[in-house]
Amino acid sequence: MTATQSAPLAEVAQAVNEVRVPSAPELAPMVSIVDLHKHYRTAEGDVHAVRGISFDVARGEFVTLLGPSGCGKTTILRSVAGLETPTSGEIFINQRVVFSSGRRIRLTPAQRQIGMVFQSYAIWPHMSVFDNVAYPLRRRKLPKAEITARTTEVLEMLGLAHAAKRSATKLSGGQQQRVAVARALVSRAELILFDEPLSNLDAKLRKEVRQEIRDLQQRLGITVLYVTHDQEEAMAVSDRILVLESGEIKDQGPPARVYSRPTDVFAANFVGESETLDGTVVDADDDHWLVQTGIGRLQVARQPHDTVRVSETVVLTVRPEHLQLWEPAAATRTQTIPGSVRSASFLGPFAELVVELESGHLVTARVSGGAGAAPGAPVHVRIEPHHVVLHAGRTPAGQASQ
Ligand SMILES: Nc1ncnc2c1ncn2[C@@H]1O[C@H](COP(=O)(O)OP(=O)(O)OP(=O)(O)O)[C@@H](O)[C@H]1O
Repeated sequence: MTATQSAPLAEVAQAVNEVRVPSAPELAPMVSIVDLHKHYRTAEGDVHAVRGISFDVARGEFVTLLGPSGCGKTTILRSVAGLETPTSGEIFINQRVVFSSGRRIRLTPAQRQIGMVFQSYAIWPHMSVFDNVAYPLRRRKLPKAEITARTTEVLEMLGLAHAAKRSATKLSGGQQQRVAVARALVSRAELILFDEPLSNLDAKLRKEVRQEIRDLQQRLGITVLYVTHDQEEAMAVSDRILVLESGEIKDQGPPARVYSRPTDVFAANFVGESETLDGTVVDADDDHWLVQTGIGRLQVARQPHDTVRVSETVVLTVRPEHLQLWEPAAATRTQTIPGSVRSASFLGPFAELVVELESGHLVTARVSGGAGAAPGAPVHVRIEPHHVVLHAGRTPAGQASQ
């Protein structure tokens, strides 16, 4: 007989906690989306809004769908919620199939047990803050004492306890959105979907509320699938970002990786800004590619997974903050391109300088303390090889400097 077999239950529980090996359900993703397609039939024809998308969201992960208007973010989110019927594919929540075109399964939104927070706060104007938050529990006909305890708990969590009796419509926009978040939390759903929840708030409040959402998500260990077109918001709150364009995933990864080494030219331009240059690989050594571009020959640091070869066409992207400006006398010979300042805008923490290179190309550099650079001043632009990101192929017409 082992020690745990004879121990009281509380001790067994403690022992189990101490040697806690995640069980299979804990390792399984909270959300799995497999080859999802959505076609809308409209008077103008077929709109293929979601084009074979697959991804997982791990338990306790904060994943953001980021992309421009019309890229399919809301359609994906509404498909997970059960508010939209995909044309084909499968969706699993908590290892349960909630949608399968092949198996003809479609659970209702209520059966999926997820919380949702939308751009419009969806607050009932005739109810108090307390009643708005308590609503999902009353619908489930829970005992009154439990409803009061759970509602009070989330109101306190979101700093709304003092406003519990107030009419919900008498609150500020930020407070109304907190009521919507409280209502999503009160059901203790393990998964919460957010669709552009901060769009109606001013810039300062947006930052405040997004941080509150992130803090709560981390504290409670909730899984979040979040939709926004705001790249700064996505980077600030997410564990992982999926960059979408025209119904397809163009890049996905932690914010810092997506920003510093985007794997796709669209993502490089949508998440932050980039100078984008078409080029041809003309030489290589162990550490670098040498790429001929319209602005001159640039050295690019090789990365372990590069797939290009000499003579192939490539696209280079560089962040504006990685274009260094040197006075001509101080410029070193390698990797510097002569030009002159065309315009300078002082933007507070940094200045943006548009530089006309000898080739005639205009590039934008972002420099701190660059307010002194006057239009017309000669400069040399230097780009460190490890700051250039190389992508195989060519850009779609009109997106790159030739
Ligand atoms: N009910 C509908 N009927 C027809 N077309 C639709 C419908 N809903 C969405 N679409 C189209 O599907 C595409 C994707 O729309 P969706 O709303 O998912 O994009 P989005 O990225 O969330 O955009 P936004 O940020 O503007 O909300 C768009 O071309 C849109 O016009």
